[in-house]
Amino acid sequence: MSATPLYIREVKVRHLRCHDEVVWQCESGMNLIVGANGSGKTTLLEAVYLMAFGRSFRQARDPFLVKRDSDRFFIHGQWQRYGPMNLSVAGRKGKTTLRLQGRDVQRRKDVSESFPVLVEAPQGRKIIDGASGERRRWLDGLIITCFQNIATYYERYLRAVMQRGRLLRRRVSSDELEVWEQQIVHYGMPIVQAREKMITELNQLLIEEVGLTEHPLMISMTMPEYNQQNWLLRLQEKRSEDLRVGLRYGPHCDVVNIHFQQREIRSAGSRGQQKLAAIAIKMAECAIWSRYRRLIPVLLLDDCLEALDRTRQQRLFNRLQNCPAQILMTAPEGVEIASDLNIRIQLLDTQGLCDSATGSKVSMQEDTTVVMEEAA
Ligand SMILES: Nc1ncnc2c1ncn2[C@@H]1O[C@H](COP(=O)(O)OP(=O)(O)OP(=O)(O)O)[C@@H](O)[C@H]1O
Repeated sequence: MSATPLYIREVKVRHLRCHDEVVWQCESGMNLIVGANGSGKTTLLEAVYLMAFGRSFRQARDPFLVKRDSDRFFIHGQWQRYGPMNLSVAGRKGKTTLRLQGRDVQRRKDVSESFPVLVEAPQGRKIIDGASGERRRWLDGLIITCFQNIATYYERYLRAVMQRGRLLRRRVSSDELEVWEQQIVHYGMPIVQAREKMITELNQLLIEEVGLTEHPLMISMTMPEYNQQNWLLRLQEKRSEDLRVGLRYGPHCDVVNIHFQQREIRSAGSRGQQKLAAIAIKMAECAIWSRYRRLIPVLLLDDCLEALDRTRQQRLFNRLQNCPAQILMTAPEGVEIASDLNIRIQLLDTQGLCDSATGSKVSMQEDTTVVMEEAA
């Protein structure tokens, strides 16, 4: 069974950051917004992300989303997911409310899993330049999305780790501790196995991205060789050490690295290499979503040409052209885009968006405001 591409037909934004009212109509393939610094390009990608996650990718609780001197913002999107779907977001004072098909969303996870959106943005590139815990969280997010039961195992594993810590402090009997130590191993083992499987698959996909990155990227996990018996033994033998310093052994401590030419890309990669690596990882992630969830996510690439020379810009566009996902991206004014590329380019200025090919503008209809406010 082939995967279905998710895409957005239209985004309407009102009172979000610098925007008064903007309507953005998108194609199912590549879409590029070009504009001056500070014109609000990233904000439009942020609007798409807000619909899927209810929060920004720049900062989890952003107090500046509402336009200065306004009291709330609205976003309304027409999506295509098997059939047409409407998603809207209203926000005020750091709080957001999501609505799907006009109904309040109770569990945000349901929306982010049904409307997958992957973002690569200079403000939020934690996979490459963040701490190890960021990469671990990213990897675990992916295994939770793809493999059944992992979320439950994760929850139970962490509960067992905490409970053992509490009991160690209360100096309870060895038997009591052993119950929780067995649980740690029981729930920890499938997490380790799922991570190993996911890393193998991601690395195979990253080899296919070598045309983009020049040298293959490699994701690796620095961890002990887990084995049920040794793990349990280790937990039993190191109780007093764990009581002093906490449990520093297990999937919650393992380190995820991304290597490029045998070195860690976060310290050894150039800015351009890091940019391409981050996009290649999004491509691999996209393929994993198609494989396991049969849905092709929408890709948001902010400042997509950042730090890339002309050859690499061309290489990136050639790669994106062959990607089955809808791609929404931004670039600053002055970029030159080859005319043979099948890409919808829209220029953003204080008057809103204007199609670069036809020069036509799209403005918000009177009734839209009402619909958006009602949706919110
Ligand atoms: N709450 C707010 N009210 C009004 N304006 C805001 C608010 N928050 C941010 N801004 C302004 O909105 C704009 C947001 O810009 P955004 O980051 O979307 O621009 P951009 O076109 O992506 O810029 P760049 O090319 O520099 O990355 C900036 O000019 C910023 O100063």
